[in-house]
Amino acid sequence: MPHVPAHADLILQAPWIAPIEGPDRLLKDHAIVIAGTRIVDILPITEAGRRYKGGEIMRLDGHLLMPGFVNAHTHMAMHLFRGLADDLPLMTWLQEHIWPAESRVVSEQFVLDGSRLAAAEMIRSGTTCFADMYFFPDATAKVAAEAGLRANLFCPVLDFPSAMCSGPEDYLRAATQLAAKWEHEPLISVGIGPHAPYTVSDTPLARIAALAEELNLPVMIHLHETAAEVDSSLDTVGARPLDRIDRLNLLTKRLMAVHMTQLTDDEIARLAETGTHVIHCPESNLKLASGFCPVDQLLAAGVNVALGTDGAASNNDADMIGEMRTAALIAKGFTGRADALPADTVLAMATLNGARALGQGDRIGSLLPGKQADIIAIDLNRIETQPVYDPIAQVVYAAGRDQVTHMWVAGRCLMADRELLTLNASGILRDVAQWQETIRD
Ligand SMILES: CSC[C@H]1O[C@@H](n2cnc3c(O)ncnc32)[C@H](O)[C@@H]1O
Ligand SMILES: [Zn+2]
Repeated sequence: MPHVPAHADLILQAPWIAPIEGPDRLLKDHAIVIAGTRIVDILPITEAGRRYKGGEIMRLDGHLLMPGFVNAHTHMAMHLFRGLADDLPLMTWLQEHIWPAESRVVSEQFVLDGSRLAAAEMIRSGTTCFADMYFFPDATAKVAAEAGLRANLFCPVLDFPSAMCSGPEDYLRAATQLAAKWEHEPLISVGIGPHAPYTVSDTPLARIAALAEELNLPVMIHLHETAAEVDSSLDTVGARPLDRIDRLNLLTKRLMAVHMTQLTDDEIARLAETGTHVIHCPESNLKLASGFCPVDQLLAAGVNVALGTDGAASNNDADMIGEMRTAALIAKGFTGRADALPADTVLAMATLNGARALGQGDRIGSLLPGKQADIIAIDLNRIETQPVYDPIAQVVYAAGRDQVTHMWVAGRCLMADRELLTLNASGILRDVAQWQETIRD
C-alpha cells in the first residue's frame, strides 16, 4: 500500500525543540506539524516531509522552538503607570501613588489603551498567555481577542467602590456576567480576583469561594506579600491571612496565591495538601522590597509554583525571560545553593506550571501532539548566545527578549521576524503619549 501523506497547515523545522513535557528534554533537528489550532505531530525533519503535505514549511535555522510563556500574574493596564512611582515599599507605593492615580484616571478607555501596550510588549517577548487582575476586565479581554493572545481575566473584587463597580456585590455580578459573555471564546477564560485579604472582608471572600465552585472558576489573590501584611492581620483579626483564607474555604486547587513571601513550614505543607498554586513574582517582590518567596521549599513539598511579572508599575516590564533569570538567580542567593531552581525547572515554571495553575495544563504550556499550537521561536544564533552547549540554559541565563523572533497562538502567527501582525505599534504609541500627558497633569 502506498503511503498517503496527511494534511498539515504549517510545519516548523528547527535545530532544537524544548517540549517541556514528555520523554524528551530536547529534540534535535525535529519538525512541529500544525493543523488548525493544534500540534498534530513532532518528528524528525527528514520524516516530516514524507508524512505530511500541504501548507507552509518554515525553516528556523539557529532557533529554539518552545511553548510560549504563561505570565501567571499581571495587571495589563498598569503599563500606563510604568515609571510613575519607583523605589518605594508596597504600601507607600499603593496608598500614596497608585491608588490615587487609579481613582483619577482609570476608565474603560484607559484599560483598553494600557492593555494594548502590554499586549504588544508581551508578544515581542514571547508571552502567549497571561492571567490578569484589573478593573474593566472586559476591555482587556477585547484587547486580547484583537491581539490573538490567550487570556485569563480575573474580575477584581474589593470592599471599595471604583469607576467599575459600587461594592462587593456589584463586582461579583460583574464576574458572573464576564464569565457568561466569554464562555464560548476559546482563547478567553474568566476567574475571580479578590484583591488581597486586607481589602476584601469575610462575607465577600466566602461568597467568592461559593461562586467559584458553582461556576467552576479559578480564583487569584495577592497573599502574604509582605511581613507587614501578616503582622497587621494578626493585630486586627487575630489570624494569619492564610489561615483566614482557609477558614473561608478558599484554600483549594482553584486558588492562585500570588507573592507568598512569608510562609511557615506548616503553611507550605497546607498549600501542598490543598493543591493551592503559588505564583512567584520575583522582580516585583525585589523592587518593592516585599521579601523572598521560598520557591525551592515549595517545589520540594510538591506545590505547583508558576511565574508572573506583576504589573509594569512595580516590575517595570513584562519580560518573562528576564523574570526567569531573576527567579533562578535569587533562589541560589537565598538558599546558598547553586543547584536551587535550575534552568529546566524555571523554564517549566514559566510555561507548564502557569498553564496548570490556570487549570489548562492539558491544553497548553508544553509542546505535545494534541495540545494547542502556542509556540515561540528564539534565535540563538546571535553574538549574545553563542556558542550553544545547552539551548535551555542559554535562554534562561543569556538570551534577551529581543531574540524571540516568531510567535503562534492556536496556530495563528502573531509575530514574524519581530513584526507585529495583529497590533498597530504606531497607533499604540500615539495613544500612550496622550495618556502620559493626562496622567502627568
Ligand atoms: C483590584 S484590581 C488590582 C489592584 O491591585 C493593585 N496592585 C498592583 N500590584 C499590586 C501588588 O503587588 N500588591 C497589591 N496590589 C497591587 C492595583 O494597583 C489595583 O488597584
Ligand atoms: Zn499584582
